[in-house]
Amino acid sequence: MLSRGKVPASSILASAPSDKNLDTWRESGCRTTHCNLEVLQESTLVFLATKPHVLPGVLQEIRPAVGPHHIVVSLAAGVTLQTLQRVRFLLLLLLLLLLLLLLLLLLLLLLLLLLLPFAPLLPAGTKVLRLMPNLPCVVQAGAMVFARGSGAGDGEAALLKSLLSSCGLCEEVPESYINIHTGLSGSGVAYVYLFAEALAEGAVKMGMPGGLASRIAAQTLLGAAKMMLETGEHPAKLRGDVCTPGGTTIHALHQLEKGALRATVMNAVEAATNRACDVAED
Ligand SMILES: NC(=O)C1=CN([C@@H]2O[C@H](COP(=O)(O)OP(=O)(O)OC[C@H]3O[C@@H](n4cnc5c(N)ncnc54)[C@H](O)[C@@H]3O)[C@@H](O)[C@H]2O)C=CC1
Ligand SMILES: O=C(O)[C@@H]1CCC=N1
Repeated sequence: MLSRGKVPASSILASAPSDKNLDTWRESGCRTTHCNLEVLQESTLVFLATKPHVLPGVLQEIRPAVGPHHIVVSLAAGVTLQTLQRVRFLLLLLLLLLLLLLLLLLLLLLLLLLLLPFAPLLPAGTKVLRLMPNLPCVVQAGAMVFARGSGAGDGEAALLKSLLSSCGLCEEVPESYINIHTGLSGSGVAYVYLFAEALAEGAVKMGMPGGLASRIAAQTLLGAAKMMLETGEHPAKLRGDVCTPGGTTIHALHQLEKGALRATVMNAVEAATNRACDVAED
């Protein structure tokens, strides 16, 4: 967003507990702080980009400062809009204990418990959106999807899409697709790097220098991806176009099929998607 000039650096305030991760922001001309509340006081659009297990604590911390003018965007893998808008399980357990101790107030607390699942971790009505980016956002070639919470409207969705389109492809999707996107693309980038590494190592094994092999592997992935996007063809069709009968490619593809590449990659997407579903429970 900064490199595309969508947002001036001076309007960005980044917060983290230590200086370690703030240097990059300072070098880009952004302001930094160690106080999350200060970000809420100074900004209307707030990105929450902590690890998922850190997020509930951050939400508790900023909750008092969140107002109707804020747009809160969570990037945390697996953390659902429902979780963002609900009290923590621990709090629920404490209230259950209280319930046992205060038998006399049984009726009153029962009523409270009935209401609690709907009590938000963020203030009710907060404009909250859930975003799943991927690493190539840093080179403006990301693939992002987002879903809006009940308080966010067309204006907030349009703002987010407009800002993030400078970082790559950005689509609004039903929330149920977000964990799938994590398995396909958020984590998927790592599978592609693994494949690129294997391609290059194959070439090194056959005698090509490593640096050249890596560059050619990367350009091969880039070109293949570009053709898929620009032609709109199914990858199976493009793969067929490369295969000469009795030629080199079909011999190589036979080896990949013997190694169950497709089933293995499908299993990887499934494993990451399932993990995204579980991560919020940790
Ligand atoms: N790395 C990736 O490719 C992707 C990551 N994500 C999600 O983005 C989030 C961040 O992931 P990474 O950037 O990889 O992690 P990271 O560890 O590089 O960044 C986390 C940041 O949170 C900050 N932080 C920690 N505690 C904090 C607190 N109490 N208050 C404010 N800031 C705090 C840290 O200083 C750090 O800058 C995760 O939830 C992850 O699921 C989503 C898609 C892709
Ligand atoms: O591995 C993770 O949990 C994060 C989410 C997607 C990419 N990295």
